Amino acid sequence: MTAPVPPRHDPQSPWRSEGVPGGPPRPDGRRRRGGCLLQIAIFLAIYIVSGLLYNNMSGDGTRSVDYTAFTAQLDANNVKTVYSRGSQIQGMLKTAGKVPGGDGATFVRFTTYKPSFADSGQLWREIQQKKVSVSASPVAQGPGLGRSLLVSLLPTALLIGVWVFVSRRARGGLDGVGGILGRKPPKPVEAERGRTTFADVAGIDEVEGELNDVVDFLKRPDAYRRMGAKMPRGVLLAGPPGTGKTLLARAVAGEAGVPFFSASASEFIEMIVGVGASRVRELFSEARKVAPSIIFIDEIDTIGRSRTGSAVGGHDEREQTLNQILTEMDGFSGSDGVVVVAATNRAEILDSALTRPGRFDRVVNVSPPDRKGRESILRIHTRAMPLAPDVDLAQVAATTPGMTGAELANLANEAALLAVKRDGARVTANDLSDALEKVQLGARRPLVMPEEERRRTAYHESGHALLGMLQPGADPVRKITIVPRGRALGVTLSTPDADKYAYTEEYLRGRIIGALGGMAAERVVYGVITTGAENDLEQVTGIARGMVARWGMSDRLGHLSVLAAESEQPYGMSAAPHTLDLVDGETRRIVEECYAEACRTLEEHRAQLDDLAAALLEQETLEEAEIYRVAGIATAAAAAAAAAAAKADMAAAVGAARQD
Ligand SMILES: Nc1ncnc2c1ncn2[C@@H]1O[C@H](COP(=O)(O)OP(=O)(O)OP(=O)(O)O)[C@@H](O)[C@H]1O
Ligand SMILES: [Zn+2]
Repeated sequence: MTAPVPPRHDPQSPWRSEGVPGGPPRPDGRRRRGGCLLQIAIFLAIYIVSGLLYNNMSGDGTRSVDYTAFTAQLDANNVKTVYSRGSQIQGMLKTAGKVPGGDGATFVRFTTYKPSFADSGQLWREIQQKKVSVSASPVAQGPGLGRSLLVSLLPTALLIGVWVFVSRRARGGLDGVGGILGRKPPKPVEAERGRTTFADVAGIDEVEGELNDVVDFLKRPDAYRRMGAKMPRGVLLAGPPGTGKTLLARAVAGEAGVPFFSASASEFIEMIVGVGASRVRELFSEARKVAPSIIFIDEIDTIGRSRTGSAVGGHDEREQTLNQILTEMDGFSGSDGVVVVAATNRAEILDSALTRPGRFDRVVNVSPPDRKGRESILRIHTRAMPLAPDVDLAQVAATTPGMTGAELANLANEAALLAVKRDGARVTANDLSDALEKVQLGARRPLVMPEEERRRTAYHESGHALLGMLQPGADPVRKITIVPRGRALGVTLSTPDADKYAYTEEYLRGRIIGALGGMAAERVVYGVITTGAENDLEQVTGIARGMVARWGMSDRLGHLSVLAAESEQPYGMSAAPHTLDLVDGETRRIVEECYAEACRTLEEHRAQLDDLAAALLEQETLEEAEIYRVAGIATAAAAAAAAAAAKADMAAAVGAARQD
């Protein structure tokens, strides 16, 4: 594929319905931000103009004056007519009078209120005495009641007008006259040409696997309906930017051959309150019309972040939009055949309302690719390029750890551009390495981890894994990776075979030793430790404190529960400083013992540690079977099988012996 990496968010229309005629695509998001500023500017202008208008009209019309200003004019015999209703007094002067303290401003028509403590009788006598005519109808004829009503309603009317105008534009898209005159319902991306399929996605096979049943459901929703099976309504794709979440969603639609609707959540909340929700309603209703179909909502965290967190701006709108999405999803009968796929870079900040069953209850993690994955992504993105024979994509993949699919696509494209610039016939290895240099220079963060750091990470993770495998009764190690994800440079994953509800002291110690394994490995191999173990230590401290203060696993403290489970706050009664000192001391003792044990074990098994680290450096990600094979340790399952086999052999031998 030679096409440049498409902008992350096709800004063509709020619905990003590629293939639908519209205005020229914006090169970036600037115009929309500009549009937003424009809206604000229009609002301000209207406020100012209508304010001026209002003041002007009442300036040469009726002015509201103090009661004392009125009586002063009356005393000066300058009042021509008055009209009164309730405590309100309107009137007209004979000649323009000065507004007290009004910087020389004058008035003819006025309105004022008679304070309740003023003497009506006296006022009436004076009016009669000065021969002021008392009108039976309002005297402030200038603007008149109708006109003043108009004036006071004008700003509101204008605001409503602008609101309607802007919201029409918002719904209709920002693409020219069509968008202004009428709204354009969301349209799906055209189904026929250039469909994206799983063949366009590489390096994230597990994720494809997890999405397969969604594809199947979309292909034949009737079969599911007949069986009364409920399908997930929402799938949440969580992972760092550029890992192919959008691509995946599109591929699911492509595989299933269903219409694909796409919107970015941030587009909803740039609108005025209420518009986001109505656009959500509209989007879902269009998608239902052509169901089965997929709605893709990018950046769901912009509206779906936890509501307890502090919110800055657009709060109401966000809430309303989010609620509307949730309502629409709740409204699905399950056989509607609309699957909502949402993407986020930050799943951890999402409101739990979103991940509740029946909503985005399926969370699929999308991680940056490992070496093999990078190679196949490069293969996809160089598919359409004439490659010189000296190009070794496997080697390029090996030198680009940490790069995401989007970055690799960009790399391939840069190489092709360089080849064109030098009028080459093919893309060469040189083009690729020049492109890599260019891409890295332009990147805000180093895309490639220094080799030394990778090595250290490989040892750190191997330390976790090896100790995990060596602890009797510990959870099996499932996966180790040194592909950075989030803030972690590497990850070691162990999960139990079955849910555990109670833990033995031995198991907990094993967990602590495993968690200290990263630090211990750095100590054993390098003699120093780095800051990379912060999370590990948090975990370790938590477990050790729990053992001492909650689960009665320290002899010195005895079978006391000193800490309340959730808060880690001492129970009132046991809060004696002496007791807390004891808790700290015992926690420290357990951790130090475990750390010593971790270091000792790793020194003893140094060869296995080296083997694991080397395999990790080479492959970046190791799966369970591979891990145990490299370390030369039987998996728990294999060990059980071997034991069973040995027993059978023994029985057979015994049997054979008997026969003899
Ligand atoms: N796994 C992959 N296989 C092939 N191409 C990929 C892969 N991941 C990313 N790409 C390329 O990178 C481009 C951008 O990826 P995409 O927009 O899907 O990432 P994203 O995870 O949705 O990013 P964001 O979180 O910024 O929206 C894709 O169009 C594709 O060309
Ligand atoms: Zn660690």
